[in-house]
Amino acid sequence: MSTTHDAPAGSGTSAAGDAPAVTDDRNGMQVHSAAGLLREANRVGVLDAADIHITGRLVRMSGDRVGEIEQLATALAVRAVRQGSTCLALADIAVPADENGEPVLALPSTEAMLTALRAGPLIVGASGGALRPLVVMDSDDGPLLYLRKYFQQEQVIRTILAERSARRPDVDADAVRAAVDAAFAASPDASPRQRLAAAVAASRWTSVLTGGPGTGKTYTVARILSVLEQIAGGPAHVAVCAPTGRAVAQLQASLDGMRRAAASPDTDIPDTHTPTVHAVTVHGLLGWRPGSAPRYRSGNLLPHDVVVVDETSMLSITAMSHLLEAIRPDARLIFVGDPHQLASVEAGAVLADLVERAASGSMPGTDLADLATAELSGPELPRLGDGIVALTRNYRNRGGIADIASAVNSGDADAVLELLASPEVDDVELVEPGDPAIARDVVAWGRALWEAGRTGSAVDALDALDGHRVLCAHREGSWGVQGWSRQIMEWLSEVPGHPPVSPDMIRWEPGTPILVTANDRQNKVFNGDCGVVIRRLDDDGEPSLSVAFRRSEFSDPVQVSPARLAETMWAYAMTIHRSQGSQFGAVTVVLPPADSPLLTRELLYTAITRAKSRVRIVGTPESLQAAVERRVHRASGLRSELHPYPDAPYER
Ligand SMILES: Nc1ncnc2c1ncn2[C@@H]1O[C@H](COP(=O)(O)OP(=O)(O)OP(=O)(O)O)[C@@H](O)[C@H]1O
Repeated sequence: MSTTHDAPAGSGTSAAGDAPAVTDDRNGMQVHSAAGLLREANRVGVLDAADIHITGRLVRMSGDRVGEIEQLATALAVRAVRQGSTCLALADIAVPADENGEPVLALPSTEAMLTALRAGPLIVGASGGALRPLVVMDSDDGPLLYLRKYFQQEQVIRTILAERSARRPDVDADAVRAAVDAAFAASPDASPRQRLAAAVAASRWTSVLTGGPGTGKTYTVARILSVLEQIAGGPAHVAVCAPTGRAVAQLQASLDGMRRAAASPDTDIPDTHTPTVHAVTVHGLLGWRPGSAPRYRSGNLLPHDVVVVDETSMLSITAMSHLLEAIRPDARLIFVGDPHQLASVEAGAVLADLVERAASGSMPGTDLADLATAELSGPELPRLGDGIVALTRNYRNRGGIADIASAVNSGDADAVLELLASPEVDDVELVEPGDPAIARDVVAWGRALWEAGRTGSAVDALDALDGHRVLCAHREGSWGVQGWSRQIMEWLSEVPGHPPVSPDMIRWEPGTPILVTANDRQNKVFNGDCGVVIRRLDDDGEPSLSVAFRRSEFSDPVQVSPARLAETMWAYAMTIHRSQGSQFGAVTVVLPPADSPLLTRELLYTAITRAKSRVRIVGTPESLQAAVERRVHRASGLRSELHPYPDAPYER
């Protein structure tokens, strides 16, 4: 007899936290007190209520007269931060187009805005006081307008990274080489780039290890830690952290699992090179609670010799600046992540900025020359001088997925379409929404889930769950999670013998896929975790239900009673944002229409690379092309040199 429960909390509602930084500029709010340009920008949906209210506060605090153009630029700078940028590029302000393709708002020219700002009280200070909440700087991308807080955070990042890269750890090149050889002795399949990354991390205070899913980043981190221990002549004090609780749990499980797998009697060579580490969140490491300053900061530095930051692409500029301030200048800092993925939901895309910024020009140095030149092509060599190594060999999937992901990254829509049409690519396809194969595969997935859930094997049920996932760009609407979940439930309800499922009357049943929507430390499940309901016998031999969650490919599943899970929703489909950090056997990616502002290269790349073996893209060639060609645009001053304007000082 199956036990039934109430529907999971939050089912059928949109979950907080999976919205990207760029969602809906309008926020549906008209501010009637706004006047002139601000009012018009609000009316046509360029500014939302919060942009106008924050601008109003800054203007009132200045106590001086602030001109209309200056106010508009300020509100656009507030909007830019809301959309994930750290500043407003005055020469590149995006304004939506009307149905005739004309911009809905005529903006003043860049020059007019710059002139107004440079003469105005928000930058040069008011007559009654020195409060200057804005900063304007010249850059390769033209003038950049900052809210002072974000400028200061960028300055912290710029200054500390420059100081750290101006010095090198005092290590002997031969000792590094010997340590790298020892760390990879049991890794006959190690790519030269993995070895190079380990050597670079040992020879620089800051290094950046990038690569797509399955390129062996975590594997390499384990070996880097071993190299550092060897050259230090003893255990180093290591901190391993990640921006979210879920990323921490996955990283921990992955490192523990690698250790256990390598230590198993089935393997020939025991692994002595995966140190035992306890991963924490960046907030936890810094002792940083919401609304207060971090406990560890300049003046009270973290004690660690080595700090590894995983999933750095999800790190906001604020978190990055706090982290850098807290790290000893003589501690090694290793950033790990995939810069092509969707960035933090807050302001900043720091990993992408670090990778994309102009190379400092410093060459790798003779110590690494032989390791480097065998592998890297011209433009990558100077990047190596900045400690950046990209892993390119995929240990999880090969073939079309990796090729198409790479064509997406290079923005080559024609190449993507050509690859899709090529008979050699049989693991990625583009289909129309009505293609019968979609329902066939989703039903096969739901059936496998249901059958495995009833047998009570957590591993089988999780294998079934991870076998396929439908991913959408939007949460709501017929193209979104809501519409597709409803559709999938309808399909499953028609399967003979399958319990009826619908968003209106759904029950906990074996095989039901569950998405956790908030961190739950007590049960060790995190926002974004997916689990599946399974039938099992409780301690008294009575049948009951539990929800099984997988931590990693190596570790035992976690099981939690449904009654103890508070914040969940159904996982028949999920947003691409939420799927970040997970991989599934096959993935069905639902593209919204070509004009959806969510449809971007980063979104498509993230979705495609969630698949280990097969990707079906549901959409049209036009929507695919739009996705490849539209980049998430996050303005930042970290990618180029900044120069102050002589009449617009930025120091307080
Ligand atoms: N040199 C290697 N030799 C053998 N196996 C390897 C090697 N490098 C990586 N692997 C294996 O490849 C798989 C993927 O590696 P890993 O988890 O380190 O990738 P990743 O880049 O961290 O992926 P993700 O970003 O998805 O976490 C793991 O099973 C790992 O053990």
